[in-house]
Amino acid sequence: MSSLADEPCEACTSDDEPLTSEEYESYLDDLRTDVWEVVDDHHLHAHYEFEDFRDALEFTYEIGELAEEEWHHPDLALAWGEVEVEMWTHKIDGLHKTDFVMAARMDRIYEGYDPAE
Ligand SMILES: C[C@H](O)[C@H](O)[C@H]1CNC2=NC(N)=NC(=O)C2=N1
Repeated sequence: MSSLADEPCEACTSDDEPLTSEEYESYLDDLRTDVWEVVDDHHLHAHYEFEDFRDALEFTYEIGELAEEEWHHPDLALAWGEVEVEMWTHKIDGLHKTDFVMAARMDRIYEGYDPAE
């Protein structure tokens, strides 16, 4: 589905500047609009829904494994039938392309859990 999910996660350095809304706007085209929003031009927020707690737990674990593989980590909140995600690049205290790549990868993983599918 999303070409962004096929892109590599770029290593970011503290010299990188956070993306402006003009710079990140096009990346949103590759993310689920029913899931993701940008908050204060600073971070991405997602609300994923699941059949039950176990699906939410297993999704959370998969996201954790992805984060370890890419060495880029979201904040995760797990509840019955729900997972909240906050994704930004701490090193630059803002948004980097890698945050959008990670979000697209999460959407791809979610395809296997989406109760609406
Ligand atoms: C030491 C530092 O935490 C590491 O370089 C990585 C780990 N995972 C990370 N994850 C996120 N979201 N932002 C970072 O800046 C980041 N840095």
